[in-house]
Amino acid sequence: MGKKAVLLVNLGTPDSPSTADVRTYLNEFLMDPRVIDINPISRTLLVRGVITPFRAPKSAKLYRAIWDDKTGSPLMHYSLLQQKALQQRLGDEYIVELAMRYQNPSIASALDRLKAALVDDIQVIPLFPQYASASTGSVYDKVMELLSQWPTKPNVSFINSFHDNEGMIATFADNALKHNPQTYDHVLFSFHGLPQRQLVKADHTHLHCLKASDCCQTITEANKFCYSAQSHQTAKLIAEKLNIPKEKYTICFQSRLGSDPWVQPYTSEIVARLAKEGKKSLLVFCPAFVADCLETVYEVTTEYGDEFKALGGEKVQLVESLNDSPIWIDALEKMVREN
Ligand SMILES: C=CC1=C(C)c2cc3[nH]c(cc4nc(cc5[nH]c(cc1n2)c(C)c5CCC(=O)O)C(CCC(=O)O)=C4C)c(C)c3C=C
Ligand SMILES: [Fe+2]
Ligand SMILES: [Fe+2]
Repeated sequence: MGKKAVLLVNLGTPDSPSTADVRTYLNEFLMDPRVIDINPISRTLLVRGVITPFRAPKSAKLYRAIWDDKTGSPLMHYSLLQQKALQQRLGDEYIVELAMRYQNPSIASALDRLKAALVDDIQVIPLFPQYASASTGSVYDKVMELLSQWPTKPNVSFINSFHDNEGMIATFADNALKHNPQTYDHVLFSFHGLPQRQLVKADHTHLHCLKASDCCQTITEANKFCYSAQSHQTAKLIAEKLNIPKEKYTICFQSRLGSDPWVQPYTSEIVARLAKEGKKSLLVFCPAFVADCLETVYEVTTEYGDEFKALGGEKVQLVESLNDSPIWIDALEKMVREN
């Protein structure tokens, strides 16, 4: 019998925090038509002519602030730990490969290794709990594009989303317990943002998304692939698990890019509002990320932390991501064995 494989795919990170490597990373990432979903000429002008030249030196500075001398980028460090831990759990029955959608290790190199190992079954797990065309959808595209060149196709399956996965919810709840969640004035569930037009595209009925202010409160046939609706569901499940009452938490979206409207409310505005209301301490979950990364370590702890304190707040505490928590590795193992 041939071997089975699991291909874990996260977003990717620059090879180093140098401006040149950050530029290469941003160009590959933002030229993806699923990320900047506008016509190709406008995308090239916008990304190569405006966003990357201005953003690369600024982002490189941020990456330098989070880069560890020994382990490099946190996203890469925790992704490698996840791969290693899952491989140990699954044993010889499976080969577990790690790839990044952008930069290295590339999906192409991981698939080459699986081809050489003569695998006949590949489970692809895009490491994004909530489905978005710009993340999960893009991983599907890349894997299928590369597999289209294989003379013989293996069995291939994809995990579309795991926004309500019991083990994922339990890991975030467990990580929060270390910080005594009940002692904070307010709790934020801050998800990575997405342009609003990408949410609307995921509504096959064209009747639901953003037509009412509460369109994301429950998952229906119309919004089952909606990143925002899935994010609301994840947050509700974590809050329920920790008995955090509705009035004590807010769901919000960070990391906006450009001037188009993104999914709201924006985390920066909520942080400012809570400080003005006199809240002193915030506990922040970032449940769109399976591994701590620039967006959690820097954006939440440093940027929102500084913003909150400048307006009178005292403490912003990040709940660490899933990283290599044994409960999360249990959940990944279960996902693979039950798929
Ligand atoms: C959670 C899944 C993600 C979605 C959906 C997503 C969409 C998305 N992102 C950008 C622009 C940027 N994102 C950046 C960093 C970044 N994004 C994700 C995940 C999702 N992005 C992660 C895990 C990271 C961190 C990577 C790391 O190395 O730690 C960046 C780069 C950093 C910076 O310059 O600020 C940009 C740019 C867009 C435009 C988008 C959807 C349209
Ligand atoms: Fe992003
Ligand atoms: Fe919605």
